[in-house]
Amino acid sequence: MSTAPSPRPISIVPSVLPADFSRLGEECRALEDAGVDRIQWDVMDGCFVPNLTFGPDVIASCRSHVSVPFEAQLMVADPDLLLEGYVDAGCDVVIAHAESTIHLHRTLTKITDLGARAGVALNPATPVSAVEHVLDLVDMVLVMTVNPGFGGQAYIPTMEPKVAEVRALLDQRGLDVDVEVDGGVGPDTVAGAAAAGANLIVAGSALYRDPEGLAHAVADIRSRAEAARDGATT
Ligand SMILES: O=C(CO)[C@@H](O)[C@H](O)COP(=O)(O)O
Ligand SMILES: [Fe+2]
Repeated sequence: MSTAPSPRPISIVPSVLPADFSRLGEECRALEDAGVDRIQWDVMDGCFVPNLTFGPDVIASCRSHVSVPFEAQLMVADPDLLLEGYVDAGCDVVIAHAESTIHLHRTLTKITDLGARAGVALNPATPVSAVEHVLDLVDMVLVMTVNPGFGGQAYIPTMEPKVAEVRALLDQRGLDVDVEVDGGVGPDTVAGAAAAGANLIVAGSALYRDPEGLAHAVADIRSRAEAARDGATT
């Protein structure tokens, strides 16, 4: 008798974009106390996306405040120049956008050579075929559910078939790789993403706007994701 594979754990990954930037260390601690599994730094360069955010020094200054892993989502035009800085800043996972580098395989290999785990991100317009050749190099595939650049945008539900396509391809190849969704994810949208196969759930504004606070928001989104995942697999 064969046993069903155990369900992939759901991780809640806050984006700190809605946090108070004048006290980021304390904001990271509040997220850790609220039960998040890791923290995402949305790194934007004003070129790949029309917004500008965190340099490595800002992230490094927060590293000692918490012990949860940090991931850096590099929304930058030339990620190779910056990889070392973000790994040295304490980012355990570094995510490169497939659209940002013409040598994606080389970029991801550099991340792992530097000692970090690699992730690859897909903009809404980018097909899954763009990352098929690098799936064996990464720990996670990030399916963007908004066009990157800003927090607080509306979730794009037509990304759910893409999440399912990535999950199916990984399973077909027997790869132990997580699937992350990011953008407009909250209590009302997480079920669709989790049912499609996402298990790393990035949430920014949905966490901060919960009137019952961060811990409630984290638990609520987690339980909705787990219910949808379990409903999809039974
Ligand atoms: O990467 C991005 C945007 O580019 C995201 O991380 C968002 O910043 C998440 O924020 P919400 O959509 O959850 O507010
Ligand atoms: Fe993000």
